[in-house]
Amino acid sequence: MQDSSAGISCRALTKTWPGGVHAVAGFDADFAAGQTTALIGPSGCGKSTLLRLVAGLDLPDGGQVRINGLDPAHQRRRGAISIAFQDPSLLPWLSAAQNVALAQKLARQHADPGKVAHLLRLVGLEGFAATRPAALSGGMRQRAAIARALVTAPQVLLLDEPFGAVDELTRRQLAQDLPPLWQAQGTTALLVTHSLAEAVWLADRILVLSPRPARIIADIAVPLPRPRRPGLADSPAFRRIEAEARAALSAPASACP
Ligand SMILES: Nc1ncnc2c1ncn2[C@@H]1O[C@H](COP(=O)(O)OP(=O)(O)OP(=O)(O)O)[C@@H](O)[C@H]1O
Repeated sequence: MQDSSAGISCRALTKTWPGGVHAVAGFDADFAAGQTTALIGPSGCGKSTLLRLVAGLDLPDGGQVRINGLDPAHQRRRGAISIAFQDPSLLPWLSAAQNVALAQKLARQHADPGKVAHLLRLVGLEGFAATRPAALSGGMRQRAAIARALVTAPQVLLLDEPFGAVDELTRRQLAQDLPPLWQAQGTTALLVTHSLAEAVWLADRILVLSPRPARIIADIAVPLPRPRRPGLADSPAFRRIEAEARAALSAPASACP
């Protein structure tokens, strides 16, 4: 496990893709250590771009990201950041278990087959540890990628629509089982989702983003008890937060600063 959790700061972040697409312009936000934040916003508004900048996978044209005061690419290289994107990039010649175990090796952690097996069990891949990615379904590959992201107990966890290809029942199970794991280890998590209910369920805070370029149009606290219990999603408090996020999301783009 990493020694501590890490806060994230984004200052005046700007990213214009080739072709002149302004994905992010002057984005400012701080993410407290150990908190889980959901980013929601219209398709193409720049959410994935933001995650890639926070991960240090792409460089901003202006502004900066700091993770515990340090450069994100440096933090990623030392294994402090884990990422699970929509399109899981598993190594095709390794089994599911070997893909997960490789993350520990790359983060220079001791091999821990018990932890690998535990995570595969948690994501419902117990019987598929020896299976290679080509023989897994899309949803199974996504779950293997989530296990791989969690196995190093990262300081920062970036999830881009992590349950996108996962069936509804499994999705609920994962949403129940996984957050307590990363929250217990103090991980700072940023996740992109298109589901408002999922955002409220998973997060401590929801940032609603404007159409491109991504700007914050609502910053909503989610002060619901943890661990989330079945039935919570039917509670008035849950519904109120979901309605607040929906209203912000459907506000006319002209309301954006
Ligand atoms: N590598 C790239 N090269 C050029 N343009 C890009 C690149 N990545 C993203 N874009 C553009 O930047 C804009 C924002 O894309 P991004 O993927 O960040 O949005 P998003 O909010 O995550 O979308 P979605 O919710 O549909 O996944 C889009 O117009 C997209 O076409």
